[in-house]
Amino acid sequence: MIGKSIIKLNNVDIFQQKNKVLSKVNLHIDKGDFVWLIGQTGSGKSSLLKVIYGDLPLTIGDGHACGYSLFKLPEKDIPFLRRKLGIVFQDFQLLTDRSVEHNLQFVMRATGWTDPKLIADRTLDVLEKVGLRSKLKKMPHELSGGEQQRVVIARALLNDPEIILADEPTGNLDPETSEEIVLLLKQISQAGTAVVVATHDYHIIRAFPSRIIKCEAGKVLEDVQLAQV
Ligand SMILES: Nc1ncnc2c1ncn2[C@@H]1O[C@H](COP(=O)(O)OP(=O)(O)OP(=O)(O)O)[C@@H](O)[C@H]1O
Repeated sequence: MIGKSIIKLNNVDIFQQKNKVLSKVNLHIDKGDFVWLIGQTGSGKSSLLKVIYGDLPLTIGDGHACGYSLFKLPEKDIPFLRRKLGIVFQDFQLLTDRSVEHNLQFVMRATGWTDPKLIADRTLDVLEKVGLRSKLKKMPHELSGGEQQRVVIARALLNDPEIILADEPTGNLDPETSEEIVLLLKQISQAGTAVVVATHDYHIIRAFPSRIIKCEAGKVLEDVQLAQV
């Protein structure tokens, strides 16, 4: 890793199939940063996040995420990169047929955890962090939208990631619940995990001023001023 950068992209071109979506992207994100990622529909926000988590290949330019070189990242390294990244989407994507506890433990077993005591302790630990320790045994449908999104954030924290990438994490939530989720993500960043949140919600950006990155006209603008939003 270079210095304390968690993400570093230099002159990266980003493609969806053969179409160039973003060109000459330069981006750096450091430990504990909280960054808003904005831009119109189709401007390339999700594509940018996908390059960072290894879902779109980086074939032009140079990039690093969590100590991994993204340039032609071998397929076998992708699961290891993903353990250092927590990913949170708009639709909660919890497994609906099992409890909160078993949702979390499913992911832990899939990522190499075997010791039952450590698994049980970590489950409680991440639920504590998101304020949902008492919901351990609940099924997803017994939780509110905001609570389900908190479980998704707890799941993203399981492997103690260096960064959380959140793509429209409040897209399905009411304004008050959205603010609670953003506050939680802010607290996570203050504890040292970088957080990137892609959003269309300008109200929430104004409520929680922070660094802003914008996808616009095929470019990524770093450090946009709130007044320009
Ligand atoms: N799987 C795909 N195959 C081909 N083109 C795609 C694919 N996904 C996205 N695109 C195209 O790439 C461009 C960027 O899309 P992307 O989803 O990154 O934008 P976005 O800013 O995240 O949009 P939104 O705010 O609507 O989520 C768009 O023109 C889109 O149509």
